[in-house]
Amino acid sequence: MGKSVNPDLAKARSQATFDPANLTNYLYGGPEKLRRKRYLPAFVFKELCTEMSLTDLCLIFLGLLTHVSDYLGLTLSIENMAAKEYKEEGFKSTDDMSREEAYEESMRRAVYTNKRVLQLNLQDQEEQYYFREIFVPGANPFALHYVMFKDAINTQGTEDQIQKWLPLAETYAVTGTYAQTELGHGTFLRGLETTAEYDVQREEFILNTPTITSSKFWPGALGKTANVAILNAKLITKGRNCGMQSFWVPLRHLETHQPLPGITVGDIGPKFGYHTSDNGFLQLNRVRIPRENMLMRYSKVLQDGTFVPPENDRLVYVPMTQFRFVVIGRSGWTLAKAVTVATRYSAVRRQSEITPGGGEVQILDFQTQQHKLFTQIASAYAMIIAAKAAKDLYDSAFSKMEKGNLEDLPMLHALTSSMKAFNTWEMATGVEQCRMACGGHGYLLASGIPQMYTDMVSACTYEGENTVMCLQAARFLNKCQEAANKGERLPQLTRFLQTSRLNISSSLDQDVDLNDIIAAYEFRAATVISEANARLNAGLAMGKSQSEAWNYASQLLVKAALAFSHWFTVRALIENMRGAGFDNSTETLLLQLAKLYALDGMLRYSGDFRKVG
Ligand SMILES: CCCCCCCCCC/C=C\CCC/C=C/C(=O)SCCNC(=O)CCNC(=O)[C@H](O)C(C)(C)COP(=O)(O)OP(=O)(O)OC[C@H]1O[C@@H](n2cnc3c(N)ncnc32)[C@H](O)[C@@H]1OP(=O)(O)O
Ligand SMILES: Cc1cc2nc3c(=O)[nH]c(=O)nc-3n(C[C@H](O)[C@H](O)[C@H](O)COP(=O)(O)OP(=O)(O)OC[C@H]3O[C@@H](n4cnc5c(N)ncnc54)[C@H](O)[C@@H]3O)c2cc1C
Repeated sequence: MGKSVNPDLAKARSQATFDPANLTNYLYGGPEKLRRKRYLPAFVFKELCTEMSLTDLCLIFLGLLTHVSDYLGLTLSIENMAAKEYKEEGFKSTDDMSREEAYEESMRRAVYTNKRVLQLNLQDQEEQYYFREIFVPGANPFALHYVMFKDAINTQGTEDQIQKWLPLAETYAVTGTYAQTELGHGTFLRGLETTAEYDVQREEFILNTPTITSSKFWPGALGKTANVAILNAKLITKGRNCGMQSFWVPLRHLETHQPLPGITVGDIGPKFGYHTSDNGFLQLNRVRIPRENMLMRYSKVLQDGTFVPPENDRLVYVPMTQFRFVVIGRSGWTLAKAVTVATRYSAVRRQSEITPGGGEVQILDFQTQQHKLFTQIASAYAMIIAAKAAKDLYDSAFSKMEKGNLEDLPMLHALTSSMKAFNTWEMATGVEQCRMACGGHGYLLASGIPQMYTDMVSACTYEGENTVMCLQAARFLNKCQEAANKGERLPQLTRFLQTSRLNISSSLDQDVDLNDIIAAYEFRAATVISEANARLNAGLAMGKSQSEAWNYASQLLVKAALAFSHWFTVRALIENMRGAGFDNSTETLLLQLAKLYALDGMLRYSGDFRKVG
């Protein structure tokens, strides 16, 4: 039975000047991926929330026959599906639950989806994400397990360690977390206090959190869910501090789930959001693990305690860089969800008159409402498309790194750091704008937008606090500026520092040329980066030390990183919209959207653009 669509919404949709299917296919990577994305959740949702009649089963089976190559296993698994436990209970909203109840409900659903993902043999990460997102809409207690725990094994473990540990993670024989942050330190990794002292007699590491500030604090799943951690600690061997290394540390008994000897672990308490994620604390009281439990892909400790350093001590940071890409990509989709809710609402909400006596209008007819929403639609597209462009750069650099060529690592770190900060800040601002655009109903949890905000705004903090990430990117940009000042060759991504000129052909009474828009953003980024570099050098000229001069210039350095990200985003959006092979009507619309995004950005940062002429 088809759902009846609100006539205002149906009318708005009927006025589209383009075929939405073209866009949807583009965003999801093509019709096949889109079909899978739509099919999987819908199919399992159906198995979950309605009594499965014999007719249903036959229809599903017949429907599946057209895709028998993909779904035969799925069909046959219907009988033994794990959904039975849901038919009685169905879905319960967690909005009215206590934190404990909400965690348990999310855990119930997450365990269910874990089983189904294995039963359906869903290998594709994206498909797993779609599947889980439908059933565990808030923070998933297994989030760290799915992402950073497995990524750390894959990127920091030796082949033997991967062979040994990854199957345990894939089959949920263990449930993991990524424990790095401590009560006393989250940003300054060189300040981490947890130690891993090598005992050469017993060929073991002794893990210890010697002070209250060294307690691991914040890691997701640490509170209740995880029974193993990839834990980062200061390696001490032969009396020498060898820096932060990663270790496989059992936390809880695999049968009883009780903390193991020497382990004190628990939940850190209520948070601003992410209520169904059990972020926890961990104290280690001289806990022993075998030498083989250090992840030794890049650095090693030999039996006699000799430390073999990595070719590059930054490789231990790779799991964070990888996860920053996840955050960069999901930021755009989070904003896309919020602005979809707000735009649909604005099509059906009638409030106030434009023409006295003309009757209440759809609030989407107010220009102010269009400005609030269309700029956010444009921003969502910009972030999603820029994330794809950044990922392409990442994939080519990562494949070189896997062959030992690390030349792109600094650029990769700068790109992920600045884009993670830029996208999450833009997402946070945009989601809040969408919430407010819905008036009182946007303040209802039932709108879905408040939880999007309170959950996802944490991405401005975790995985590298945004200001700190901008400063990290600024290190790279400043080095490039110094090289540009000396006429040296620059990495491809920053060559604009040497070439950017402001030769804008557009005049105000013309329709702005897209190449001029890219040139304006490029010139603005080059100018802000150069200004930050000049302020740093002015600090040095005043007799400040390098670190004092860095602090003296840091506000401009943050701006430089954000201007760089903004340029990268505008360029990616325009170049991808022009080159995506859309039909004329769709391309015209998308380029209009790109202009809206870019011109809105110029208005929001008009100080920068006025200053550079
Ligand atoms: C809205 C979208 C979100 C959706 C998400 C969808 C998935 C949802 C499921 C999951 C949900 C939630 C899970 C949350 C999980 C969170 C996990 C965490 O938070 S893990 C902990 C993260 N912690 C950090 O990121 C710490 C940040 N701090 C650092 O990285 C460092 O301390 C740093 C870089 C700030 C400082 O480093 P250091 O003090 O050592 O010194 P320098 O600054 O001098 O740096 C030295 C040198 O190293 C280079 N460097 C640093 N980092 C890296 C790196 N990662 N890669 C490469 N190179 C690196 C740096 O550039 C310096 O080099 P130089 O040549 O001298 O410039
Ligand atoms: C929801 C959530 C989930 C998390 N999950 C995990 C997890 O699973 N595993 C894990 O290990 N960690 C996790 N974290 C911890 C997270 O990584 C840290 O909170 C983050 O790295 C920031 O560190 P901090 O909290 O110590 O803040 P701080 O670094 O103390 O930042 C506080 C302020 O100091 C400023 N500041 C700090 N250093 C500098 C600097 N060098 N220059 C200028 N300003 C500076 C910052 O900009 C910020 O304004 C999580 C955090 C949250 C909120």
